[in-house]
Amino acid sequence: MGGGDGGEDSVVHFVFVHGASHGAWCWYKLTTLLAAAGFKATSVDLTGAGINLTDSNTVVDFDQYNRPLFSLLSDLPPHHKIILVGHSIGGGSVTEALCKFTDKISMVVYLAADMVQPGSTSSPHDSAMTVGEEDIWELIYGEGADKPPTGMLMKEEFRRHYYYSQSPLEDVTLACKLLRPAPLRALNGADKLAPNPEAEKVPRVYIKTAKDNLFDPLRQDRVVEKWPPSQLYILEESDHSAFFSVPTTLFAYLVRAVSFLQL
Ligand SMILES: CC[C@H]1c2cc3[nH]c4c(c3C)C(=O)[C@H](C(=O)OC)c4c3nc(cc4[nH]c(cc(n2)[C@@H]1C)c(C(C)=O)c4C)[C@@H](C)[C@@H]3CCC(=O)O
Repeated sequence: MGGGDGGEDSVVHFVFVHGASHGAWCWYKLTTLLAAAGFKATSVDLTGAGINLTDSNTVVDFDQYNRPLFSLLSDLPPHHKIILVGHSIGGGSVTEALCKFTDKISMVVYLAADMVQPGSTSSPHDSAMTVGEEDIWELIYGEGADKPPTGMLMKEEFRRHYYYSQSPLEDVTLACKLLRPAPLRALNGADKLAPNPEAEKVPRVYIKTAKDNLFDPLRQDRVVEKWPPSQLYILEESDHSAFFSVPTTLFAYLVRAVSFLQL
């Protein structure tokens, strides 16, 4: 199913979108596994993330934040469709891309992610953050202390517990060097989409992370109940960052999910 012999267009192509503060880098295990199995796998840095050169404190709207993903999708050759995978708040970017580039996407996958139906609003009880009020976040005031905060970054001492409790220590060490502040103002624009019946026709997969200390599995259940996906998988041993904690199981689930597509 991976590497086709019918030319570039027949290859199953995964595109990965990171969550807050992360970058294309966090998908290194998955993109390696998929490429070795003959799939095409691309991961993108949203504006102000990873090695994107923009200062995240200057990113003010959600479209600006998502622009690198939109560019990638609009540059795809005609008839080339991708499987779009989003992690955590990156699910909001995936839904936005799904609505804008519906004909470029054959499946969307939400990994421990924000998955809100276009046209509905996320209630704080269902999918928005619960840990937001705790003192685990450092706020960044990029426009001065007298102005509203522009960025948000989890304090280093909480990262192992909330992001990476089941992940290898060397990945935690590397991630701590690479995380960047999340653009608060841009993320406020997530999930503000008009109803979109065409986008709803695209098969949707949810992958739940059962040992997640950040996005509580019960809250993930409510996200799934509110907008039921066509396939649901559960990563029993995963923390919030399945790409580090259970990459091979995640890889297997992705391959199984796409096997149901008529390509
Ligand atoms: C509270 C400010 C801003 C926001 C920031 C933010 N959201 C997440 C992080 C940060 C800094 C994370 O680190 C985490 C993540 O992406 O990990 C990789 C975040 C999540 N956000 C979720 C849902 C969610 N967040 C917001 C809004 C915001 N996030 C603020 C604007 C919404 C909306 C649209 O209101 C939603 C649906 C989860 C998927 C994860 C986990 C966080 C949690 O469960 O507490």
